[in-house]
Amino acid sequence: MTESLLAVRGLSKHFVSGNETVPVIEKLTFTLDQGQSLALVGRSGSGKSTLLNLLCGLESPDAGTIVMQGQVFDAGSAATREKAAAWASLRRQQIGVVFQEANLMPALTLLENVRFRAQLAGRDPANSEDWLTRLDIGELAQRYPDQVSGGQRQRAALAMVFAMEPALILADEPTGSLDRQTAAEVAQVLFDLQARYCCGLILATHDAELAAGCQQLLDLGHLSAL
Ligand SMILES: Nc1ncnc2c1ncn2[C@@H]1O[C@H](COP(=O)(O)OP(=O)(O)OP(=O)(O)O)[C@@H](O)[C@H]1O
Repeated sequence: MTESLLAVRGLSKHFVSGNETVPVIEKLTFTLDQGQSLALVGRSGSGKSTLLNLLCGLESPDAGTIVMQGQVFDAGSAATREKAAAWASLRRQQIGVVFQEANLMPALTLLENVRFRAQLAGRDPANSEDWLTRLDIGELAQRYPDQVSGGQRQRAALAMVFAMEPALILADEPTGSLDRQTAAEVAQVLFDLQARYCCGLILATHDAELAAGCQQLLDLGHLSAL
């Protein structure tokens, strides 16, 4: 039986811009089962990045709840030291984040970047080199991020995420900075590994082909909820 990994209930978030209140996410409800993938789509400004930021605790909701592995994150969580610390710990250990531009530390080699992320999540860093090999960049382990291509950096970012053995991966336009062929290759690796290691995946994208690789679709442009 599949278990629910993530449950989002009645989630709302607005921003204030000058005198204007801009509602971005309104009463959003959905669940994601373990091992499932969900594409977040919708026009520019529909709230895809905002939702990812809420899910990893970088933004606080105005209302509603996010529940993952028994931890509840809601409007009051950021203000409560204990709850904020619990969510930060969950994020560090269980939520891997991939952005459009690989967020590697420039002063560390690719291998050191992967090791660092694994250690931060409390995992054994001994497998870090294997992860680079699985991502097809094993021979670049000793290079620094500025000594490899954008596609290779993105593969290293994926190696970092998988080395932390996350329960959930949040990806914001993970192939958006890559040429078409490299984007397709990186997307294939992401989907293959996500399926093999049974992590949840929430992927924000404007790319219909990439979205089609996910099992579910959530269109924030239509404010629909699954
Ligand atoms: N910190 C902030 N302060 C004020 N407004 C914000 C803030 N962050 C986002 N917004 C606004 O919230 C709305 C949603 O932004 P968001 O970045 O989530 O959209 P998106 O769907 O990811 O867009 P894109 O596809 O262009 O990346 C936009 O109108 C944006 O201007």
